[in-house]
Amino acid sequence: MIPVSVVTGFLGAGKTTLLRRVLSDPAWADSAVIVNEFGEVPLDHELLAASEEVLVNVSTGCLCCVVRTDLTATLMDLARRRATGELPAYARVLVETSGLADPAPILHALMTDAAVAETHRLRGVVTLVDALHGAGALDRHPEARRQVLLADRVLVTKPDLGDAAAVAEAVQALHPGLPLRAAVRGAVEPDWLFAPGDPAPLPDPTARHSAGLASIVIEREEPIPALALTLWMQALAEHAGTRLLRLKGLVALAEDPSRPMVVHAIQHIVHPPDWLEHWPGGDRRTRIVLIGQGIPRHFPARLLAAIEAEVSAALR
Ligand SMILES: Nc1nc2c(ncn2[C@@H]2O[C@H](COP(=O)(O)OP(=O)(O)OP(=O)(O)O)[C@@H](O)[C@H]2O)c(=O)[nH]1
Repeated sequence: MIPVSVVTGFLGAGKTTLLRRVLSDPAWADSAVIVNEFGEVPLDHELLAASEEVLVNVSTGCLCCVVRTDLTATLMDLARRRATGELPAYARVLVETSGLADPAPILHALMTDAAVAETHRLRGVVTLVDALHGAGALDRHPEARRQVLLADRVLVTKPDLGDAAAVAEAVQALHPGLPLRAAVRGAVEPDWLFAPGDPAPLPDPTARHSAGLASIVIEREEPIPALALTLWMQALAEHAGTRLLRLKGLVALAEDPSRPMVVHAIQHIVHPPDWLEHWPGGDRRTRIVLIGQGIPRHFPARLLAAIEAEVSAALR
């Protein structure tokens, strides 16, 4: 039986950061990871793949909507290739859900699909709640509440940025007695995170997204000047406010297009950028995904074009 753990948490809660950390631990490097993202351009698997020689499989589209075929088919395909020796004998599967996923249909599929149930065992659900935005997400988004209700364990992330104790209290109010820890950038023992849990059977496998959410993708060949990128992210975050649920991307900067800059924003907070050593998968285009509520589809790209024009005029 192959153990499967589900890692969930609202948009930008720190799931990829946690998984990168877990996979960098030699005792956990033999994990197969299935990443799911809401958006047309998968970025998380690029970030994970760039950091580690791990097995990453992506199901695009929202896992909770297509889960019965997608997740179960992916799990079984991996298991078949593991059995034939085509893949290394990974010790477990970690499933990173989309930030907007209601975990119920995912767990339901894992527990009810006959082939999966014969070969896999659900270990538990780890839910990440962000100390900075978590309380707001729990207030506003039913998906975030479901993620806590269905959790076996909660990890409060970003305690360096927000009030971890207040978020822990909000979580406990929703789901009393839930084991909970706080950690910066996933610095927590994987043994605690992925200890066996006991997920209750789930009566309601139907998932619903909050209305009006859309993902907007920006893809570009031309590198972007650092100044234009900074001004654009600030303008977007300030203008869109809480309507900008998430922005993340790999960016080719005009100043150094040889390696990608990783950008993140969650609502109006723009995280400090990070760099990857090299472009994952050979694709050197800038790819940015935004998930917004009621942000006009063309607005982000037009704003970027306008700011770039201003910047290049100013530098001329
Ligand atoms: N300061 C601080 N930043 C963090 C911490 N954990 C994650 N981050 C940052 O938060 C941003 C989002 O982290 P991710 O790991 O991409 O979050 P995610 O949950 O995978 O995001 P989605 O896949 O979009 O839902 C990145 O800029 C991280 O570097 C933390 O504990 N402290």
